[in-house]
Amino acid sequence: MKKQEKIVVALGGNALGRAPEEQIRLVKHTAKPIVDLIEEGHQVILAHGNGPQVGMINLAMSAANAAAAGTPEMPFPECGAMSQGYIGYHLQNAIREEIHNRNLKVPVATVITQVIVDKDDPAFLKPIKPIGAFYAEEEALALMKQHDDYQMVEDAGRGWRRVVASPKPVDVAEKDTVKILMDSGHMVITVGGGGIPVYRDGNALIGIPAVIDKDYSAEKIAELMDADYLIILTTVEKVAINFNTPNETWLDRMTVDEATAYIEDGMFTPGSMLPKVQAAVLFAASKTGRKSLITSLDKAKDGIAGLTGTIITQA
Ligand SMILES: Nc1ncnc2c1ncn2[C@@H]1O[C@H](COP(=O)(O)OP(=O)(O)O)[C@@H](O)[C@H]1O
Ligand SMILES: NC(=O)OP(=O)(O)O
Repeated sequence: MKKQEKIVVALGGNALGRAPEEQIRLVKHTAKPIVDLIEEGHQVILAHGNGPQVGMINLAMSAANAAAAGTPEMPFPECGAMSQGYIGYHLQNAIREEIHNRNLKVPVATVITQVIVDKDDPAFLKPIKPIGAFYAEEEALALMKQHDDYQMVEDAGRGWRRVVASPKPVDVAEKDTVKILMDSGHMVITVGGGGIPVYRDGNALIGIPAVIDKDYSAEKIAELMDADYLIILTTVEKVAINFNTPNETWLDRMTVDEATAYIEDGMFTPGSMLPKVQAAVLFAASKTGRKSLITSLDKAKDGIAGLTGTIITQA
């Protein structure tokens, strides 16, 4: 029998979609590789992104739109919490249904999760995390005029997007809850959208406007739960060096040292592949025996079986 492992899976945007009906349809597909792992007896923790969703929620409840609708403006931490509830609701339902379809008995729970950040993190001075929809340049310029607090940039040839601050996760406030649920046999959905960014003020946790990268928060919860395996599911089957150039080479594996050298050589795009490789390296380097895998949602089953994807190990 295969060794049963503690696995943290991080889901990218393609696992979720952009509108409620699309999300309900896509998460049915997303649930399958997750439940494959549960069926094999692994303990699974699920993290997910929220870039498009948190942007959508925040825009709908922005100062300008809220004033027109006569509703209150919604601060970013609250928008993050709403995105965790909205995405967790759909994921939890789809996974529950797939578990029932296979006659398994594993309860599923979504934990509204706060992630502690350093309020002096220099990331607050330089917004880099793309969120929300993609816009044409003229639309982006019009949005920046309408919303004083908007900064927008061109995102890797795909259109213009709003950028917000993205501090690094320091700790997970609900880690004990996640552990108790996991140890009692639950499949837990946590650190959704990287977690709601908060800082400590005495005994209080205070929300702070930002969006944490879910790849870093998935890595953080994986370390805190003493996981064996971090699996980052995205749109590409493998990681490439010299991506999108004539010398493009898709990698089956990287050691921590090799990946670190590629990072230093600027091989991975910030805001897309770079955080994934950095998270994968951090986890693989954190303890002997830990490994990370980056592959696509569609190839998840083969990747987990060791047939594809890019695996990152200590040596
Ligand atoms: N070196 C690279 N190797 C593979 N893909 C890369 C690389 N650099 C950038 N990418 C791009 O990164 C994308 C995945 O990042 P992103 O779309 O932000 O992921 P997700 O939303 O799944 O978290 C891929 O679809 C690919 O276009
Ligand atoms: N919070 C976050 O990392 O979201 P995306 O994965 O959608 O960018």
